[in-house]
Amino acid sequence: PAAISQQLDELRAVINQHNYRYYAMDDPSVPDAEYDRLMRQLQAIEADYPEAVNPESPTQRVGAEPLEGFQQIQHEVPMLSLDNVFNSEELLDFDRRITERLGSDTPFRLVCEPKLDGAAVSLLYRHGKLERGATRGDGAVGEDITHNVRTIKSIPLRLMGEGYPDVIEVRGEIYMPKKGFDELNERARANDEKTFVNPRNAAAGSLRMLDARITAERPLEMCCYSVGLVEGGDLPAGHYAILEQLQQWGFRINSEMRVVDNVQGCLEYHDYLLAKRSSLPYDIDGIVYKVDDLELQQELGFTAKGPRWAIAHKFPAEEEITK
Ligand SMILES: NC(=O)n1nc(-c2ccco2)nc1N
Repeated sequence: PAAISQQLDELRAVINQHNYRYYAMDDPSVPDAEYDRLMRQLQAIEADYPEAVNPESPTQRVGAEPLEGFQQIQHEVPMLSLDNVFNSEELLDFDRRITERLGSDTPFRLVCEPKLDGAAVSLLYRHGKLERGATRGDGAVGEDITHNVRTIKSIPLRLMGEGYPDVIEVRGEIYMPKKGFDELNERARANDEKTFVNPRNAAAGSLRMLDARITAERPLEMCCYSVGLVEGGDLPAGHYAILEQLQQWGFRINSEMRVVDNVQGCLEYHDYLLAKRSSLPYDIDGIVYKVDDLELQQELGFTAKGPRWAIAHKFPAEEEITK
C-alpha cells in the first residue's frame, strides 16, 4: 500500500541519515538506543510487507546463503601499488624528482594520509547504489566480495546527498581497529578457535569468507582514500577536495589526513604521526603522500613501480621498536 511504502521510505531515510552522522561524520545524531528502536521498527514493518523490501534498505546488510566461490572482477582502472621510501633522505629525493619534472616555479601541495594497515577494496556505485565490491587482487583482477562489504556499516549501500556521477568507483582500506582485533582473538581463544596474528590478516581473512554472516560478526571499518572509474559526472580538481566530497556522499575519510604546502610539511607530519602511532585506535604502517592537484598528477604520470605523484613513507614495524 502507498501509505506503507511512504512510511518505509521515510524511516529508511532517517536511519540512513543517522548512519551517515555516526559512520561518515563520527558525530552521532541520536543515542544508540534510539537508533536500535528505529531499526527494530523498520524490521517489523518489512516483516509484514516483504514485497516492500529493497536491497538498499539498511536492514539488508547480511546475505543469507554462503557463496560457492568468488567471481573474478577486472579492474577497469588498475589499482596501483605505491613505491616506498624509508627515511627523510629518500623522501627529499621523491620531492626533488617531482620538482625537476614540474619545474621549480611550480609549487605543489601534498596530501598526507595515514597508511592504514588493512585490505584495499574497490566499491562501484551506479546511480548512487552499491553495485559491487572487490579486492585489489594483483591490481588488474580482484575477487568479488560484494556480499561481505555490504555487512560493513561504514560502507554506504546508497550514497547520501546528490551530485554524484552516474558511475563512481571509490577505493579505500578495510581495517580492523586494535580494540576489535583484541576482542576477536579473546573470543577465539575462549572457544579454542584459531587466533589472528595481526589486524591486517584478520581484516583480509574476514573479507575472504564465503558466508557473509561470519563477516557480519567481524569488527571491520573502512576509510576511503581515492577514486578509480568515474562516468557521467565530474569531481573537484584536487585530491583532498575529492575526499571531502566523498565524505559528503557518505564515506568515512581518515581524521588524521592533512594538506601541507611542501615536503617540509611532510617531514613535520611524519614526526607528528610517528609520535601518535601507538595511541591510534588502528594499525598504520606508514604515511602516504600524494600531490594534491589532479592536473599535476596527470602531468607527472606513472612509472612501472607506481605513480610519480605518490609515495609511501614506511614506519619501522612496531615489534622492532619494542625490542
Ligand atoms: N593503505 C592506505 O591507507 N592508503 N593506500 C593509499 C593508496 C594506494 C594507492 C593509491 O593510494 N592511500 C592510502 N591512504
